[in-house]
Amino acid sequence: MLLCIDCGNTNTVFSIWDGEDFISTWRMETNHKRTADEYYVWLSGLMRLQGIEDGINSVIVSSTVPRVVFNLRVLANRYFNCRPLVVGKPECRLPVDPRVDPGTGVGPDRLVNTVAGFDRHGGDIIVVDFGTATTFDVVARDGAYIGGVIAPGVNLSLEALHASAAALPHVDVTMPEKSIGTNTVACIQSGVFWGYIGLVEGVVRQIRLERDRPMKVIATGGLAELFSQGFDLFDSIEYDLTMHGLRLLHDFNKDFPA
Ligand SMILES: Nc1ncnc2c1ncn2[C@@H]1O[C@H](COP(=O)(O)OP(=O)(O)O)[C@@H](O)[C@H]1O
Ligand SMILES: CC(C)(COP(=O)(O)O)[C@@H](O)C(=O)NCCC(=O)O
Ligand SMILES: [K+]
Repeated sequence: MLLCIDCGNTNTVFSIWDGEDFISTWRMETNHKRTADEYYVWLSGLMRLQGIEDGINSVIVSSTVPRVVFNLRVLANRYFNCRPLVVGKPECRLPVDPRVDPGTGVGPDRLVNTVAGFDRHGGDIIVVDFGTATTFDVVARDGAYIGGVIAPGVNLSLEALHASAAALPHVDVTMPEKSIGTNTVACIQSGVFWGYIGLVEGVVRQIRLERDRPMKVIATGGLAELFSQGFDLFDSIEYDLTMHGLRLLHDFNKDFPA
């Protein structure tokens, strides 16, 4: 069985696959100080609950936080007796090389989203991932990642307002009833919600103009749902996109010698 690990700046998601069959997924807060032993205590308890005692013999990792990779490597070596495949490292091949400026270190999560989006929808798509940052990944007709957009994430924007403006409280993101807020909380919610709707619409419009062709928009990340209610922003929402991409990349790399 395969263990896929997607480490974002906020959360780390684990999922287990038996061939092409999805078995289970679990999520923990990202913390670069967590040791391999701590990961395993947590993971083995959840695996046991799921009736998985052993059988993991491959691990693939995508991490936007470089510092956690060391302990995830130790986890794979010590407890699953394998060398993990790490997205973004030379030993992890991609079906098509990214076409970006030389020396650019593309976020591995974005490369994985690109692979998954291309597998499900073909090329000429934009993948929007609502994570710590909101990323737009543009996929060319041949499946290559050709660049995109990085914007501050929704919760990050809310936290920044609270952190930098003495009189602004912490507010949770939600769709406000009206655009004109009549109290501070409603004003902040409106700014972030409608601001984000405008951001997504504007960025997608601009990318389509630049590419001069129709492009489907695929959304992923926990907050995708919030921005889809009643709006025509996305052609599809796929919460499992990154995990699907990790499994595909693992299978793709099986065909190459280590
Ligand atoms: N369903 C949801 N509702 C509200 N907030 C969410 C939901 N899912 C994720 N979040 C929040 O969105 C932000 C990004 O989460 P996540 O997608 O896990 O980011 P990353 O991949 O960067 O670690 C976090 O602040 C998280 O708490
Ligand atoms: C843009 C990101 C911070 C998004 O990370 P996330 O929100 O998933 O934690 C990450 O993909 C990253 O660090 N990228 C490196 C620069 C780039 O992709 O061009
Ligand atoms: K992510």
